[in-house]
Amino acid sequence: MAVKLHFSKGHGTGNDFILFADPDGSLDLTTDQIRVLCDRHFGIGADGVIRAVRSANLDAGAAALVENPGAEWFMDYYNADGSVAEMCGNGIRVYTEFLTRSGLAELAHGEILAIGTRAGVRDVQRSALGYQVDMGLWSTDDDEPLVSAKGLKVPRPGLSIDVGNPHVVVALSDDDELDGLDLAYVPVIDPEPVYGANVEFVVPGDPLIRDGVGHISMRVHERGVGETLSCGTGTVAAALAIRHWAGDRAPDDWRVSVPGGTVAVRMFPGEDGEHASLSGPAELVFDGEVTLA
Ligand SMILES: N[C@@H](CCC[C@H](N)C(=O)O)C(=O)O
Repeated sequence: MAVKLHFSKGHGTGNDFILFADPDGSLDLTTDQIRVLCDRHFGIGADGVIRAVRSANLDAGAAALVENPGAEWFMDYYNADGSVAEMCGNGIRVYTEFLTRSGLAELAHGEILAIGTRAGVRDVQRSALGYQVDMGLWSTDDDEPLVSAKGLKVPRPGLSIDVGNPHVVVALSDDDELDGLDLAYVPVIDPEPVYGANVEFVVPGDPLIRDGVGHISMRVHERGVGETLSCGTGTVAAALAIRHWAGDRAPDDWRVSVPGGTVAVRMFPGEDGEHASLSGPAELVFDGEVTLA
């Protein structure tokens, strides 16, 4: 049966999404429908699709992840190839803008909106850059996989970091090496992660630290998408990796520049361990209606 979908198109530093409201959890899009929506030639075009569903109306599998009953809304996130992702750092800001602009949620300055994701509940608040998200706990893996990519002369070791979803961060020597990458080709990670990974190529700023803030340039190849103009969880992984490599004197405040703009990452102590926050813009650019076969 054909489905008529009212949607909004939005982005956070050029990482773009199609968002739609399904408060009752009655619209279950197929993988093919998501792929068509995200296709930049045959559809609307986006890096991902976000369904706004009330946590109370989630199916049992996803509901098990919403441990905080205060998270009224769940971010049901799909990559452009139709695969699900646990978390999206840019998407959750755009999702918050979508919820508040549509009147589905309220968020005054200084207040917190808890949002359910497959990685657990994330707290979002308004910030000078747009929105700030508490991205929760993170973890690294001691094994260093080797990453090959078109444009790299030799494979490079990467650092595996989980920030709710999986990342491998690879340090390059300078901007020329970063610009020379051809990310139309999928980077190969050896050994291959079971559930795949997003791969961030990073160049430390020169100087790395200015006025107590660390600076990084980054390009990313996203799992389930390809090269994107930005990846919020990826910028958090990049800042954590560079801080790890830089040692004791590295700061907790970072600015990460991606092709679509700049976001801010900060590490801070939480009650259960160190958390990272991500701040950046969220824009809704148009609304529309599409009929899906
Ligand atoms: N663009 C996102 C990450 C989206 C999910 C990712 N492709 C995955 O599969 O983990 C971000 O801003 O974090």
